[in-house]
Amino acid sequence: MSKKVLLGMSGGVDSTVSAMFLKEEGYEVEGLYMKLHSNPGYHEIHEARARKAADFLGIKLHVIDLQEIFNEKVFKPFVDTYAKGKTPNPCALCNRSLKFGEMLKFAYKIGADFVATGHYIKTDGKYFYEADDDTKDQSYFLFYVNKEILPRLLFPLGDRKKSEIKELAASINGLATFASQRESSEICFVETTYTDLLQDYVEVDKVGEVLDTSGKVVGEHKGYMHYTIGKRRGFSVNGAHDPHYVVSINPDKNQIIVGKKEDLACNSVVLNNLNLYSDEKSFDTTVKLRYRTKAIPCHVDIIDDKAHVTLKESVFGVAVGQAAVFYDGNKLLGGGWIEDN
Ligand SMILES: Nc1ncnc2c1ncn2[C@@H]1O[C@H](COP(=O)(O)OP(=O)(O)OP(=O)(O)O)[C@@H](O)[C@H]1O
Repeated sequence: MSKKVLLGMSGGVDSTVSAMFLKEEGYEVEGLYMKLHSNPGYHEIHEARARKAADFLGIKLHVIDLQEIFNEKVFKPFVDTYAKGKTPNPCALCNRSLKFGEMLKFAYKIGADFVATGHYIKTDGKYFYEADDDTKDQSYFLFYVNKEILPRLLFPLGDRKKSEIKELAASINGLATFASQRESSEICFVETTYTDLLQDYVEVDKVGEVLDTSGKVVGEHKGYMHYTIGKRRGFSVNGAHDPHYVVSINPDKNQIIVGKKEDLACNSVVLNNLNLYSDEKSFDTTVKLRYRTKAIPCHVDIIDDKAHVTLKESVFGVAVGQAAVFYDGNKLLGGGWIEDN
């Protein structure tokens, strides 16, 4: 009897082609469209696309409304983190709680053995690995997924190239429109800018003081939530000729502190809320402190549920609240969340 898999279908080209591959491999495939955020008009369009794909491929499509859980687990923390002057990572939270949390629960309900998505990542059931297409690799955003569930996950695109997926869809009558659709935005619920979205929940545009690293007021900014660590535009520094960067943010006083590039240099970070795939407590590895940055060699000591990471090269502009993810070559060892120094 063929194995049953529940595939997350977003109506995009990646999950649509994933469905095709899974069917070709002999799986019995059912699709799931999850209503996650509550942006007006979004689900009508995307659910219709998922349905069109499912109909074309002859797959049953389930639809579930997870807006309340999404709001609690992803959206509220997103707003709160910016309000605290930190930089959130909503996709990592969504992957843990929704895409590989709620979706797995739904898979059990319908008797599916596996959950699949169109993410560009690989797994051997024990660890995650970077995708072969390094321009699309999404492993950074999956570092927070529970390790117990890895044996149940399938990623049909992990060893493919995005260009190949688009070409394939374009060559199939009935799927060509999926190949030419606009790519989804980096964060699915942010349609324009994150500050536009935050406006409805918190006071974003509240002019405040810019301080230098000695505490002197040197200029003005648009409201601290407009800035992340390392940003060098959008605020004034009286009489400055060389570039200034945001070095830290004080949300209580609505102040940003700016300095020279060297003031951004960081040689160690502490991580909380760890999610590790290996049991080692003291090890040398590499770490990514942001998406699409190079992995930096480091030493890690796990002490009392925190990771103390000593970087072997200085990093300029480490944002509190972001994910730090450990990689041994292309194998993901897990990671944690960067806390205040
Ligand atoms: N609303 C949703 N419902 C069900 N599954 C989803 C949903 N959003 C994303 N997914 C799953 O997560 C995968 C990765 O999502 P992401 O938003 O990063 O994708 P993408 O590269 O735009 O993929 P796609 O082309 O399939 O939309 C998708 O391929 C799909 O399998």
